Amino acid sequence: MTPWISDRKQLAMDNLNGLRDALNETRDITKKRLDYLEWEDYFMATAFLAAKRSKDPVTQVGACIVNEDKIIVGVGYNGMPKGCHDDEFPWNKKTEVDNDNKHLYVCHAELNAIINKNSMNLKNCTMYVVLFPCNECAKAIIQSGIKKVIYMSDKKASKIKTVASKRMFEAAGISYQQFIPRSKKILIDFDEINN
Ligand SMILES: Nc1ccn([C@H]2C[C@H](O)[C@@H](COP(=O)(O)O)O2)c(=O)n1
Ligand SMILES: [Zn+2]
Repeated sequence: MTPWISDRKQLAMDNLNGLRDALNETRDITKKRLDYLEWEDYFMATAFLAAKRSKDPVTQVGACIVNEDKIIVGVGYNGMPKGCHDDEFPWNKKTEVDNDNKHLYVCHAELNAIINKNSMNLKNCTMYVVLFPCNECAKAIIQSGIKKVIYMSDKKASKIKTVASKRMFEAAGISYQQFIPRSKKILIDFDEINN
């Protein structure tokens, strides 16, 4: 690293630590914390954290299913099915060889979250998902009993699969809503507990 970059990095770290100390000094430790994560941010952040497990080089998606008691009952991310090793199956999508396309193999985050459920059923649950579900996942969502989908990105809104998902959700009475985060970024600092 060039010396001036490392100096700037150190300066930024010092500023950050200074800010944290200042905040700690003004914090009233006899009162309830106010900068805690809201439920919704917590669930969407869980979906984003799950997405970090994805090996897909282009799009990492995560999904988190929550029941009516605000308990997380399923989490998943996009990845190869069990037994289909992610070093052996293709991550490519633009290929001459037809069956060398990841889209033939990858299990979507939503499907994995549904399959990974740790409760009897998903009746009236809400799914928090990084990207609007495709038509295949929409079918699984509907059949599973999930009643609400909260998504972050609708960047594939014009694709036929997304249009079909919305058509099915509307017919099946599944509400869907774009997520508006309270905070744009959530920082996880493993060292924080030592301060
Ligand atoms: N709602 C979605 C949409 C997509 N995925 C997965 C499937 C692939 O692994 C990747 C999309 O790849 P791209 O075509 O953007 O290169 O994301 C999902 O899990 N859930
Ligand atoms: Zn899907």
